[in-house]
Amino acid sequence: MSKKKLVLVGNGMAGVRTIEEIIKLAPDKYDITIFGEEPHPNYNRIQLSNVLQGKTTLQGIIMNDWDWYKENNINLLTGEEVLKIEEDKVHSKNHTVDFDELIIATGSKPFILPIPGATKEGVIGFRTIQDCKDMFETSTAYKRAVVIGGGLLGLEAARGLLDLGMDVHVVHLPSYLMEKQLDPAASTMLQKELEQQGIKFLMNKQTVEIVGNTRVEGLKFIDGTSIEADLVVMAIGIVPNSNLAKETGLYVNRGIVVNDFMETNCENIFAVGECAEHREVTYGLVAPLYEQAKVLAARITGKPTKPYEGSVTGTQLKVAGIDLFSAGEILDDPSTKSIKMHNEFDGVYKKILIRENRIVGIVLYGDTSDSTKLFRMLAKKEDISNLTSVAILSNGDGGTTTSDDISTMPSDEIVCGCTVVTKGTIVQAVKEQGVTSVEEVGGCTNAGRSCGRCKPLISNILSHTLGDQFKATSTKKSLCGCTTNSREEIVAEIKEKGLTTIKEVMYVLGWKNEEGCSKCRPALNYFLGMIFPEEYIDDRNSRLVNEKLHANIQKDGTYSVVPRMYGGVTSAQDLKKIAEVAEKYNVPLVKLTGGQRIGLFGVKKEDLTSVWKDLDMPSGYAYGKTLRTVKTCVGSQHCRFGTQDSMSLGIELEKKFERLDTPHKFKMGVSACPRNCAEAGIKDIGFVGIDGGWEIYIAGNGGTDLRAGDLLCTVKTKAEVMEITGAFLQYYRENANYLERTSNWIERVGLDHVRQLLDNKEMIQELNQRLDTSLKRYIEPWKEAVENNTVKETYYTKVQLT
Ligand SMILES: Cc1cc2nc3c(=O)[nH]c(=O)nc-3n(C[C@H](O)[C@H](O)[C@H](O)COP(=O)(O)OP(=O)(O)OC[C@H]3O[C@@H](n4cnc5c(N)ncnc54)[C@H](O)[C@@H]3O)c2cc1C
Ligand SMILES: NC(=O)c1ccc[n+]([C@@H]2O[C@H](COP(=O)([O-])OP(=O)(O)OC[C@H]3O[C@@H](n4cnc5c(N)ncnc54)[C@H](O)[C@@H]3O)[C@@H](O)[C@H]2O)c1
Ligand code: SF4
Ligand code: FES
Repeated sequence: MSKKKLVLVGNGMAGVRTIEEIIKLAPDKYDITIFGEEPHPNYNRIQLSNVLQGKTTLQGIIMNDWDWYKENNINLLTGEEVLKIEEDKVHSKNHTVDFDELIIATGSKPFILPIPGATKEGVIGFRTIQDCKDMFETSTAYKRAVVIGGGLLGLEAARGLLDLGMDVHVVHLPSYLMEKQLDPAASTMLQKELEQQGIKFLMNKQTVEIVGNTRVEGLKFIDGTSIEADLVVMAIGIVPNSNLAKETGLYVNRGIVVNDFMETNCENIFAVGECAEHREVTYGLVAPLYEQAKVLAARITGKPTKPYEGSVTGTQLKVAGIDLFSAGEILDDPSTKSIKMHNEFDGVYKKILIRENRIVGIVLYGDTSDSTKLFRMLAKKEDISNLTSVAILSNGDGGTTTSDDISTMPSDEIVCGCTVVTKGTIVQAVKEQGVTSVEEVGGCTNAGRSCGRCKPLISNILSHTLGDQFKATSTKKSLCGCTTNSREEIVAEIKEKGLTTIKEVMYVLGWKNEEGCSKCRPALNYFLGMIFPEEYIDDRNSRLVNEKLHANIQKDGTYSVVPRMYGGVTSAQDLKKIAEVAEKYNVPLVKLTGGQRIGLFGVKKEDLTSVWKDLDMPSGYAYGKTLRTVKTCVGSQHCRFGTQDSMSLGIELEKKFERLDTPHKFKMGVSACPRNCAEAGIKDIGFVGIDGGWEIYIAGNGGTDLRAGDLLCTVKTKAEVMEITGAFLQYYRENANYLERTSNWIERVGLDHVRQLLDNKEMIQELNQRLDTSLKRYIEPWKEAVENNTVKETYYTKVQLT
């Protein structure tokens, strides 16, 4: 039987994906011809932003190379725009091809403002490899770039142009960026970060004319202002490419109208991708287009398929140093309730919109580690009435997916949003096709081959499924968007090359953003201090804001002051001092904290140094990534059950290890008997007195990542407790990711590994020696602020919180 003739118009992402699916389902059914207007094989359009930002090359974004077409006997006609479709033929300038079935997948065009001057040289869209090449070329001869449109495309283009060395302005019509994806709070954080990276913004600006002779020289705005420009990139949305279909007599509204099986009103013509309009919606992201491709392939090959019923989409911005995710509804309304978390200092904002116990909108900025889980809840309309807000939102600690998360993840949960691949499909590929790396998973299932956001999660699934067989090499996690280097690589380079300052690390390791971002600067400052404790001078301005000020800012802009109370023990004298200070400075709230101390809440910034002076007590570091408190029970001195002296051990521990920088906050607890009144089992390290010694528990957590500590070992003496604590602290300092709590870290490195290591006397000694050297570098910060006028001036008089 002779094969049927299938023609595809549009050699882009949706069309070629449909052909791939058709070949999988019915390899011999068709003679296939593909017309492509562009002169390239199918490439990953999504990655054009990464090409512009120097993260990959044009060659690296080809998805189906020339050989693929040959191997599949596809007649590929590139550089050929289809100009006309007749009943059973398509015509381009040089070719006419017959068809039995025709797929139109012509994508979209950039929307170009219909204003005077819009056709001048130097005015372009951002859609194709050619646009990318134009931007590269322009940047070698010109300096001033203006991007019109502060949406996803405009901001990715702006960042790319900045990377090409241009001076970049973004002109945006509404009052805040990405208004379709973000609410004002998240948008403000985004704008601030992009401004720090060097992009300038002109908001509320409507362009009315592009001026210049043959080439663009500037823009004029409706308010009478103007700006000079050598290059203008229009990124103000897209228009479905449906003219050809319209001329053919197909039913076209905004896009080519299709039913749930991607059929047009003409029996043997189908449409898929951005050019298609399904249930009055046209899409501009790849995930729904791939869903459409699957349904169409099944329909054409006569295989059973569910109808395509539309898609819920989620987006993120591909800009170095920015972590955001958005899906569903964005703005609150009277029918929604929301859970919000806004931590301006760590640059994290999360908003979950809920209607009738179901998530209907997600906006995450600064920490998107929960995006997959939340997106699943949204897409599946899961009833969340049984969940607490804590369970819905994690704590913004940079959240890693643990082995437990993977094992409880449902098999049908979508892992790769771009390609709609589930956990079940990946596990199946591992088990049935023997894949062992993220790249191989991509080859087999396509997961991870578009934006790449899902690669860490794929890596975790592989690691969970394969254990030691997993080839983790291709999935290293970069420290932040400013660099492709992982934490391990950076630490190794600092040691090997003897890099001594943050600037030097960024320069030598080729940071994409020379100022760094709010993620990498504090991390680098920490690494350098940890590696070179004797030489490195702390860069206070690179610290997270609360640490920079040695005080925790409160909701209303005032501060809290929490003095140290070693082991939770105080005295009448200290209590008197605290009472006097509270009265003198009209402190509105005096409260016992969860860590057995007294906090003064609501202190004005200008009073901070005087309050510290009058208190004359050490800082309790209630704001720091360091040892917070050592909680103790009263123990054998007073309690009839006590077998050990918990208070004196707690005081000794706190006195020895206070002020030490750690990857994240670190808490200790000491109970004098297994009744465990000091909750030692949910501390980073906890001690429980038993007859003749102490049990040592590690990696407990009483916060959002609730976790019971693991028994590390049992020791006999206080000296051994101090030694093991020092070794554990130093090993955690040297090996955990920055902002990784011990509870997450131990899940990652494994309890057995740490147990084995701390069973080695020599190792314990070496770790303690390095720790002791580090401990020498710290001074009492409140005392310094009181005594050093420069510090006082810089941080407590003039400083602006930005
Ligand atoms: C810079 C950039 C970044 C993006 N980032 C993301 C992202 O992070 N995530 C995401 O999900 N989506 C992203 N997108 C959108 C995504 O790339 C598109 O949704 C997707 O490419 C659309 O696929 P398509 O096949 O419908 O259209 P296209 O990929 O545009 O393919 C259509 C093809 O048809 C050709 N064609 C048109 N008319 C004719 C004709 N008459 N004859 C012959 N050929 C013709 C065109 O030349 C084109 O090659 C991004 C887009 C851009 C431009
Ligand atoms: N990371 C991603 O997922 C990604 C990246 C790039 C592109 N894309 C897709 O590509 C398509 C095009 O993206 P886009 O950003 O151009 O479209 P968009 O419609 O998402 O955003 C356009 C932006 O331009 C603004 N705007 C409109 N008219 C303006 C004017 N006259 N002056 C100034 N600003 C104006 C709008 O307010 C809007 O914020 C979209 O479908 C998008 O989803 C996605
Ligand atoms: S832990 Fe034991 S010793 Fe300590 S207070 Fe409680 S019961 Fe008493
Ligand atoms: S989520 Fe984009 S490639 Fe997987």
